[in-house]
Formats: sequence, structure tokens, C-alpha cells
Amino acid sequence: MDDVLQNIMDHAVAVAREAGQVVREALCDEKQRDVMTKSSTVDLVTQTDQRVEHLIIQSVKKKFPTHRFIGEESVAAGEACVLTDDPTWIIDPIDGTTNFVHSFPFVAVSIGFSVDKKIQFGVEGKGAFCNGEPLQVSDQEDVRRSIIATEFGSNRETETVEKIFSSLRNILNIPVHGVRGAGTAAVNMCLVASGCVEAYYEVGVHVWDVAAGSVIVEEAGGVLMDVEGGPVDLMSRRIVAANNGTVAHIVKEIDAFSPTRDDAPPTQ
Ligand SMILES: O=P(O)(O)O[C@H]1[C@H](O)[C@@H](O)[C@H](O)[C@@H](O)[C@@H]1O
Ligand SMILES: [Mg+2]
Ligand SMILES: [Mg+2]
Repeated sequence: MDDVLQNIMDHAVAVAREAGQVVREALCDEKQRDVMTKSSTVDLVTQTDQRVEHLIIQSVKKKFPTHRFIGEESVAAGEACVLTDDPTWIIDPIDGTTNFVHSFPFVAVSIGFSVDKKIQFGVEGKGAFCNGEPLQVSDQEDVRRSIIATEFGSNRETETVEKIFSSLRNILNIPVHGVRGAGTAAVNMCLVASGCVEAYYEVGVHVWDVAAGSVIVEEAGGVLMDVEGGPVDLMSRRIVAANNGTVAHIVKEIDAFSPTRDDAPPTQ
């Protein structure tokens, strides 16, 4: 990794730790978990999500004034979600806000950094690490001996819920050893990267949920795919992250659908 990128990554790690501390403290303070809603009654946000995103963006702006941002809460406030070739920080200040609101203790501060529309950190084959320890995906080749992670998202339209359950039924019927969900895309992807689960899939995620996790999975030896096979498109809101191409064949069992893309022009 060149010095410039290393410098950017060091800052990302430092600000993620600072943000993590704010989230950790807020978990113990009911007032900081006061809930508001966004696209639906189950799409939650708190002042802590907004505060943490602000903290990260201000800190980065001070050091890298020309860089761009895609932040979950900034987009919710009306900013465009457009990935250009420019250096761009893709931020989910609290991935797992529903967990956070309920003190269910699995949340992540997710920060990805892209240049030329490619997520940069780790792409040079330097590996993925958790507190200095290298991560490695599971070597399991048999989907029948696998744990698959997924989520239910926050879209409760009947047709969407039907499709989610249809996929789940197909996957359980393979049969797999188990299905799990941490309540956060970023943590699910880190579980794939660390070999605890063999694959994670979800339709309905956003680019800020998966940008950082995608490079962590690849650097830990895993693969990314669209839910109908083929290359993943981080703006498509569909993702499969697996330990290898064999387990990634769960795509055959997924009842795919296409939510509105993250980079779709705003409707008038
Ligand atoms: O907690 P947030 O950042 O809103 O992200 C979650 C997303 O909203 C849900 O739809 C997904 O199911 C979770 O996996 C995300 O992590
Ligand atoms: Mg999220
Ligand atoms: Mg979030």
C-alpha cells in the first residue's frame, strides 16, 4: 500500500475507533437512543447515528478537504448518493441501529474508502485483520455443513416479505446447519471473513452497509456475488458474500428482487 493510502487508512481506523467509543457510551444512555424513523416505522435512526456521522465527516474533511462522502444519514437528509471516481468515504455511522436502540449488543461503525469506484482499503492483497490478527474465511466446501447469515431488512411490503421467506425456506431445506443474523450487514460480513459463518446474503442493503465489509471479505479470501450470480454491484442493494464459489451457489435458492438502486435519481 502506498504512503498516501496508508495515511488515509490510518485516519479511517483512528476515526472509527473514536466513533466506536461514542457509540459504546451511547449504548449505556437511554437518551442517546431516542428513536426516530425514516422510510418506514421500522427504519430507525437516533441522534447518535447523526452525531457519529457528523463527527466522522468533519474529522476527515479537516485532513482530506477534497475527498467526497456518501453517508447514510446525509443521504437520508437529502444528499445525493453518487459514486464517482473521486476519493470517496462511504459511511454507515451505526450499522445495526435497531440493535443499538434495543441494546442488542451487535453494532458496527462501517467506513469504506473508494477511488475510481473501487473500494481501496486492503485491495493490494495485504489481508484483513481484527485487532492485528489476520482473518481467514472458512474452508468448508459443503453448503450442507454451513451456517448462512441473512437479515430481514426494514421493508415490510407483503411481496418483499414473501420473497425473503421463500429464500429462507429454500436455504433451510438444502438443508444447511443453520441460519443466523447479527442484525448488521457489516458484522455479518466480518463473520464470513473470520470463518464463523460460510456465507451472508441480503436484498435491500445499501452501499454504506456493505462497502467496508466487501473488501474485508475479499481480503480474507472470500468471494462476492450478486444474488442472481455474476459480479456484485454495490449500488444494487443486493449482495452475497461467501467463503468460496461453491458455497456461493446458494444464489440458486435466493428468490431475488430488485429494490430501487442507491444511485437512482430522486423521484420528483
Ligand atoms: O442499521 P442500519 O445502518 O440501518 O443497517 C441495517 C439495514 O438498515 C437493514 O436493512 C439490514 O437488514 C441490516 O443488515 C443493516 O445492517
Ligand atoms: Mg447499515
Ligand atoms: Mg446505519
